This record gives sequence, structure tokens and C-alpha cells, in this order.
Amino acid sequence: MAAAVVPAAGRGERLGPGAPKALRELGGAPLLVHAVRALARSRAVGLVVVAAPPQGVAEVLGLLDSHGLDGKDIRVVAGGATRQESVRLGLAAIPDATEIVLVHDAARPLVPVEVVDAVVAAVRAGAEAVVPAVPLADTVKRVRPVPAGEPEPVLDTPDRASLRAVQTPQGFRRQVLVEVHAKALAEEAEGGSPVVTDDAGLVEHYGGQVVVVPGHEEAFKVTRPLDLVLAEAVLARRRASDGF
Ligand SMILES: Nc1ccn([C@@H]2O[C@H](COP(=O)(O)OP(=O)(O)OP(=O)(O)O)[C@@H](O)[C@H]2O)c(=O)n1
Ligand SMILES: C[C@](O)(CO)[C@H](O)COP(=O)(O)O
Repeated sequence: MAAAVVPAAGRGERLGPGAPKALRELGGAPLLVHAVRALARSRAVGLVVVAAPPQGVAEVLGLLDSHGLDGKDIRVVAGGATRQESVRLGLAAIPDATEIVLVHDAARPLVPVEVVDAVVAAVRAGAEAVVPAVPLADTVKRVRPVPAGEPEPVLDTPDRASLRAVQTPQGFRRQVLVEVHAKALAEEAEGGSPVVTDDAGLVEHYGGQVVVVPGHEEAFKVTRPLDLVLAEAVLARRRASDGF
């Protein structure tokens, strides 16, 4: 059985004022509840550890309970000041005997179970780190940083065919994920720290091999207000079509 860590301790600054993002409502339930349900739908996942806002552990426990999330082992720990720290704290609550660990953003509430299963299958098949990803819809340009408000000079246009937009859940051999988080913590203690925004980035930083499997457009991250509008529409369509 795989276990999953759900980092849910972010503020959601880009979503605007209000409750911490993971506790904001989508179709009558917090984003976090949708994300945990999405993982719990997978028969490959036996344990879910939520890294909650540090002041909100009791509230998160109550919310999970009141939304009937039973049948799986679900634990809640206090998250940290960064996503990386929240994942590390969640990982510490996963038993050593677990071989496969997923890390899934609470902010990606609508990931289809097929994506969860595909990530687990790729780790089971031998990959040490797996990310779901989708091709880019827009042309991308690299720009030279300039003071705010000034037009940014374009440096170049990377070939879009070789770029992917990365989603979660990301899947890992547990030992690999534990090791890279421990190395990053040690680097931090020495005053440095790898600049990464996802867990696969840590594996890459320490020389590991990450592979990509197909993600899904509905696994998008709720980051800005428009994402919440889109998420409501996707959820309403699912509910209308199959009583989701
Ligand atoms: N200290 C933190 C920061 C982020 N996260 C989690 O990491 C996921 C992805 O992060 P992001 O979308 O960037 O969330 P926020 O940090 O909350 O967003 P923002 O940067 O807009 O404040 C979210 O589920 C968020 O709750 C976390 O567990 N602990
Ligand atoms: C982990 C992630 O969701 C993969 O796309 C992303 O890297 C989180 O990044 P953010 O900078 O916290 O939005």
C-alpha cells in the first residue's frame, strides 16, 4: 500500500484574503476534503497524512470527520512555514515499512483517480520519482529581470515541445524522498538550501532520476481567484453528469 502526504498549511496569498487556502470552500466542502477524497478513491492508497496549518490541526481533524472521511487511515500533523517543511513533517508520520509515498497538494482538489493510480503504478514499475504533467498551452519566453513596472527584455523562446507543466500527486520510493528531504534540511542548517518548488525538484537536485507520466487538465492547482471559478464549474459538471 502507498501512503500520501497532503501539504495543506499554506496561506493562499494569491487567492486573496480569507481562511487558509486548504480550508476554503469548493462546492460545499473545503479544498482539503476534496483532495483527501481524491486520494482515498485510489485502492493503492492506504494512509493519508495531512500537514495542516499549525494553528488549525483540531479544526482540520473536525472537518475531515464531519465530511465522513473514514475507511482510510487519515492522520493530521502540524505543517511548517514552507511547503517543503510541511512535506517533511508529514513524511515523518509515515511508517518506515511504507515503500511508496505520494505528495499531493491540498490545492489540487479535482485530480482524477486515474492520475493517482498511474503515478503509483510507475513507482511500482521501478521509477524512484514520478511526476504527472501536461504539455504547455502557451508559448513561453525567458525574460531578463528588471525593476517592477519596466518592460522585460526577452532573452529567448524555449522549445515548448520539450516543456511540461508539473502537477501532483508526485510519487516516490519512500526512502528516496526521506533522504532528499534530510539532505535539504542539512543544507539549510549550513545556511544554504536548494531552490525548488516541488519534491521531484529535490530528487533532481541531488542527482536522482525523475520521470513524467500523463497528468490531467482537471488536476490544476487552485492558486488565483479564477482557478476557484473554474474548479466550481468542473465540480458542477461532474455532479451533473455522474452524481460525483
Ligand atoms: N507553508 C506551506 C506552504 C504551502 N503548503 C501547501 O503547498 C501546496 C501548494 O502550494 P501553493 O499553491 O503555493 O499554496 P500557498 O502557499 O498556500 O499559496 P500562496 O503562495 O498563494 O500563498 C498547498 O496545498 C499549500 O497548502 C504547505 O503545506 N505549507
Ligand atoms: C508542487 C507544485 O504544485 C507542482 O506544480 C508546485 O510546484 C507548487 O508550487 P507553488 O510555487 O507553491 O505554486
